[in-house]
Amino acid sequence: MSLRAIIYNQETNNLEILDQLLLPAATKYLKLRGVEDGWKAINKMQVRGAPAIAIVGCLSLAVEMQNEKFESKKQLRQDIEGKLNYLVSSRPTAVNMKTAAEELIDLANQLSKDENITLDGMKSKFLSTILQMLEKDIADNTAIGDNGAKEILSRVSGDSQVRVITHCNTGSLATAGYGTALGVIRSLQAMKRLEHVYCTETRPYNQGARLTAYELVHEKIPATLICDNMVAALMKSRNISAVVVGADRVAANGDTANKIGTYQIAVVAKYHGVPFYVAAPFTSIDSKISSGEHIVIEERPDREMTHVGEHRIAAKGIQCWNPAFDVTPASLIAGIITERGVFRPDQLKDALATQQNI
Ligand SMILES: CSC[C@H]1O[C@H](OP(=O)(O)O)[C@H](O)[C@@H]1O
Repeated sequence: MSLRAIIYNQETNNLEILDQLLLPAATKYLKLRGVEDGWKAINKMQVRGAPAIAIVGCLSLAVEMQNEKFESKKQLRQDIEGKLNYLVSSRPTAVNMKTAAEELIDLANQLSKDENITLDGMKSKFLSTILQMLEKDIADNTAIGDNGAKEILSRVSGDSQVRVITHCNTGSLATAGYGTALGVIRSLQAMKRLEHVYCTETRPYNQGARLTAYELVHEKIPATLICDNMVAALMKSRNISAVVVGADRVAANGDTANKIGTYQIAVVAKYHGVPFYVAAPFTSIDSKISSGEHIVIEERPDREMTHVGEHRIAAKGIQCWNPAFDVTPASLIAGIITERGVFRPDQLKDALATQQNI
């Protein structure tokens, strides 16, 4: 059973998240009472990961909405729109919260205009749609996992096992469960075709050392932790089958924003002839932007670089540059692994067009 980053009880209308800032030293769940708690938990990165951000944001709205009385469908629609736009402002790079907000605002507009729908009916339909998002994320991730595992195995001969590098955390702590890139690793393990995983520390928040290593050890998946600056030496000295990472926002041409350090891993992978994959649900693809140059890159506080917890590791007074993400160009990406299959970057536009016509 993989770890649960998010616990929501519909009967009691209770939402809790695992405070990821305390992992792996402490396992502590934090109750979220509404959108303000949700915004703060996302902005502080107590919960993080593009899909998890969207799910927690929307569930925090669901919790608040259940406790409120509304005079009309119009008032409910206005409340929904304002609070979803507020939640989108919690972190700028991952697209999933923005995508979910747009879909839910469209739904609220439709329900508000539908004269056959009562105020209670609108509230109930809206809440059930949010719960469906949670279930869909888990289903999408198992599909991503299996699609990615088959793709990576298609590149090796016979029934040989594979060695994979991954960056940051893309597992159950970044999604509603199973994970995206880590879902591919879970599927390879389930297929008994995974020889070893190498996970990077992922400075400065250390998602790899603190979260991915935690998930891999928890599930007894054979893995080795490496520093971010060891990837090139590892590829030179080991036969790495593939790199698989997550995504915060994929542009329509396949350029991908992901955790800082991803771009340099992709460059090194190209040099060593190692296929580099991005694993992400379609909700992480932003069809509205043509290329990665339009993706806003979040910059985080200097303290996340100069301290580990309360311990200062950098000279006081040094200037810092702390972008939380970088953009990997589509030319370095062998494939984008989604719940609907694996797409080469130049196939993405057609895939998006097909999805929009569904
Ligand atoms: C499936 S998680 C996607 C993505 O989110 C992480 O960023 P953060 O920890 O700052 O929220 C990382 O970039 C993962 O690859």
